Amino acid sequence: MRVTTTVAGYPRIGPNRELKRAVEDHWAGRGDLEKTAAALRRDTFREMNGLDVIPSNTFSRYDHVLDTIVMTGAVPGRFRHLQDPYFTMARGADGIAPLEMTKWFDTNYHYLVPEFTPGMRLTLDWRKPLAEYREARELGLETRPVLLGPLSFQLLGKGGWVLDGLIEVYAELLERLAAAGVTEVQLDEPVLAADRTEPELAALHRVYERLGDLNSRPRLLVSTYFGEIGPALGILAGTRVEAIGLDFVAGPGNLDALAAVGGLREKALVAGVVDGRNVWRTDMAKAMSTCAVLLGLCDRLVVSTSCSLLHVPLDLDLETGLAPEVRSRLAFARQKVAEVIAIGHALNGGPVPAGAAIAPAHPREVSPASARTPFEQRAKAQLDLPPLATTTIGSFPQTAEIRQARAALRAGTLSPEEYEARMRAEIDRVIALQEDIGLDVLVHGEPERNDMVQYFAELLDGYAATEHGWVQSYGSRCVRPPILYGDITRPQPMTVPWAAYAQSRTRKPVKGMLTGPVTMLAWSFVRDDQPLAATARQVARALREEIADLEAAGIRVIQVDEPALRELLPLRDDAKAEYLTWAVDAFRLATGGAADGTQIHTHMCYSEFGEIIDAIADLDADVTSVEAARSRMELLDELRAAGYHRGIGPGVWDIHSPRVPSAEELTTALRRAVSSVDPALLWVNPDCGLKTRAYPETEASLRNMVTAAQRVRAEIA
Ligand SMILES: CN1c2c(nc(N)[nH]c2=O)NC[C@@H]1CNc1ccc(C(=O)N[C@@H](CCC(=O)N[C@@H](CCC(=O)N[C@@H](CCC(=O)O)C(=O)O)C(=O)O)C(=O)O)cc1
Ligand SMILES: N[C@@H](CCS)C(=O)O
Ligand SMILES: [Zn+2]
Repeated sequence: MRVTTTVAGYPRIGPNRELKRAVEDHWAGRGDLEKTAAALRRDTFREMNGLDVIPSNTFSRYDHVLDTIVMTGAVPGRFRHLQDPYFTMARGADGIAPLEMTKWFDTNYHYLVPEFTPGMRLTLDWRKPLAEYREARELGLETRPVLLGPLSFQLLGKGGWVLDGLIEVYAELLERLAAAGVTEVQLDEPVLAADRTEPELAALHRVYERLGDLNSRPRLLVSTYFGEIGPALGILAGTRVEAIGLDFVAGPGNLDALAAVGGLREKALVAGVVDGRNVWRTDMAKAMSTCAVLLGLCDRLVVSTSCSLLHVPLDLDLETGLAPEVRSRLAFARQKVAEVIAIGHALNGGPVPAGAAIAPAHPREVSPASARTPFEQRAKAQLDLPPLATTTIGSFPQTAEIRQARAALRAGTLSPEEYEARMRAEIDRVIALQEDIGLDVLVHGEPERNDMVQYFAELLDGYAATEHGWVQSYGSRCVRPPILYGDITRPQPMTVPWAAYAQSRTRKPVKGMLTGPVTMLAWSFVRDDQPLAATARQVARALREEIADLEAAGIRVIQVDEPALRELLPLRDDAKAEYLTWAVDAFRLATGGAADGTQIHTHMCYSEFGEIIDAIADLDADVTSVEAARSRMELLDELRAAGYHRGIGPGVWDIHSPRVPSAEELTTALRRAVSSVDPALLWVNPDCGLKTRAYPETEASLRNMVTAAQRVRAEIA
């Protein structure tokens, strides 16, 4: 059998974030977005040349789930009067709320949540997949359009069951694509890597029976990733789809599952053996031996990536500053395409590719820590604050001046002294503003941080940072996940000078600001030669040292952010408890050394808290601030039911929108909160940091927030 090669998807943003700039220019009424987008797609097709089958329709102006909303006509009513609702669905407009945004499985990519209504009218708009297929064909390349599968699209949305309508839209699409010459289509069904109910599995069967039975259609590849396929394998194997994609990196058990169904006969197996989620070079010996086993379990083998390469940076060759011993262990998207091709050649009789430089494994164990004294006791030693104490989550707007100063520092045109002076001036401004507004617990505003994870990674040993390793986080926003490659240690304090400076400028308490161990891992590329739990403990130990230094510098309130606590929750139920145990342990190791008198805050956003509510209680923080502006205040009751009776700050203002909430609506929200939380334990804060906001709406909203807190304080006095 001749083995062939492909990848599941590719980055869209371009080597220098061309897409970000073009999209943001387009919003500002400048430039030619379509021209930039077409150039990026052309480059992408060319870069994948060498693979036997190249995917198309992997590009998106904002988000592939949003593209699917347009493609199926599932545009909610409030956008339907718009001529081109695409970016309004993503960002909202005056009086029109945007679609909700949430995490794409356990990644740091965010998608827009489809809103379905029962009986919703769905109509096919097939322009995008067709145009991208034709674009590639003009370059002489025959491609496989990639689509989000109907079941995943349905299950990722909210509001209603429209699957039967969706199936018919996809059926029409497949027929039209076939008529346009498309020979194969990839339908992504990542929801199959999570536990699925019997009715959902029955729906899977219905979808692929119907699509498989179409008279005139391309070959169908149903692709799963981010874990093990479970019982869906038997179902898909029984349909007429021609190929099944399995992830052998995040789902090693897929090998046994495949053997258990007797292998795939008369279907192709698209085997994800090159990690699409992490940046390590592939262990070629391991990949080759996996493929050798797979060759005995299928009639046609296609070597591929475990998932789309959307989640890794584009090109390692752009990096000039990485230490050779780190760099030699890495592969980004371009390099991963080459790895897939090399494995394919080797399986077809070519030379066996050189193995990855294996990481030296020397796990450095860190002992667990003892618990703090009980909350009721330690709270007496903590700051005396008014009921409904007001604060913010940490960052203030990252202005163009701040970003430009940092860019100038990097370029060497601004001295470190001048940079520090500018950041201090910014802290002065932010402290003075907070005093003027009348907030109770102040922050320094985080101006010196390029990102809440990267900033710490750059100061810890064992971490490497990239210069150009951008990965899309949502829409036009990108991050450069740092690379955690070795043992983590803290050579020197990371935040103390900034926090101490801020505290020196005010008599009000200044809250120190750290990023927690789970979030440090979730938003980084992490070594895979030891359990995540062991790596988390190393990060926690470094944070514990930082907390001790902050205390010594006179900081009495310290926030340890864990917005990604929910994100690393395993997709399958049977692995969740073990994860939550080590995640909570790591947080407690980080914070457990704090003195009784130090008030430990934590903050979480981007979370559906349901499954982690007990874990939030177990963190044993003195104050927990959560995103609640959109999910109303139900969370307060849920937390109390989980035994949480410490400080709580339900975010009262949704910072993801520039809209200024009025003092009246904030007052109403706080009245509701005091009806279920002891006012002494209730904190008043926005639902996340303000770094993506601008000053006018920040200041107006904070003033309204403080006014509302004062009103409700007076009412309960
Ligand atoms: C809270 N969120 C975060 C996640 N992951 C993280 N690692 N960090 C997070 O904060 N995941 C969940 C959410 C996702 N949300 C966001 C929100 C905002 C951004 C964002 O704004 N990203 C910025 C880049 C941030 C950064 O790295 N800044 C650097 C470099 C700035 C820059 O581009 N400089 C220019 C020159 C200056 C200029 O002209 O402006 C340049 O280098 O060319 C810094 O401040 O130094 C973005 O622009 O996308 C991401 C995720
Ligand atoms: N302290 C951070 C938390 C974001 S989740 C901030 O305020 O931006
Ligand atoms: Zn947040």
